[in-house]
Amino acid sequence: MTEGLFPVERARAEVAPGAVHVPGWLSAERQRELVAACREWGRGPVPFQHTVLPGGGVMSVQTLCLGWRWEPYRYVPGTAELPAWLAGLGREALVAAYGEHGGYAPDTALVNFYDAGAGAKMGMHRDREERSGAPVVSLSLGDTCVFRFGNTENRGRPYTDVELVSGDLFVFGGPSRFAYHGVPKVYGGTADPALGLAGRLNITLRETGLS
Ligand SMILES: O=C(O)CCC(=O)C(=O)O
Ligand SMILES: [Fe+2]
Repeated sequence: MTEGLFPVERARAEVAPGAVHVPGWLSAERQRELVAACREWGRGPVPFQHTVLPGGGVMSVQTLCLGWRWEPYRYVPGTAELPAWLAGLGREALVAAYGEHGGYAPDTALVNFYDAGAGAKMGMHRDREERSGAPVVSLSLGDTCVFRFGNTENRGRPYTDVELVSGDLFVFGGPSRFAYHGVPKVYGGTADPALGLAGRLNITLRETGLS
């Protein structure tokens, strides 16, 4: 977001070792294609759902999975396929972030929908149900959010708050692969109306290491 007199610089940044933010990575056309794909996936066989946590809490985010299906706190075989083109986009993302993809073969995609009006957010957590140390590729669409990227020890400081805007790529791998992260805030109404999306979509690609 632009605040006050000084536009905030949106340059590529290594937020922590192995954690790379590439602003504006997806073209407007690719963003529209991804939004359309998310809509299609939402029509079935698995709809977007609020995940219920073992303690009874309900996540404010709505999620669907392609490939392996994440449920707290494990992966189970899913019913929706992860398209080859999306895995290919994941490899392209790693080339953009690291200069090479290292044979990246994501076998699950978590698609999260944040309804900003309903206050959807995500608490600090680690993506740690995967048995592979391969990077997580994160693509953002729609409303701008604050993405909090922390450390591998605890949910608190040190952390860095990054604004993820529609089209941004964020990759975390290497020493940052199992770092805590979360989405404390989504700025409702910030999506480009031309995208035709009210709210925020985030797609993360991962290798589960399962077979
Ligand atoms: O929405 C985001 O940017 C992050 C999502 C996330 O951390 C997750 O799905 O595990
Ligand atoms: Fe996560």
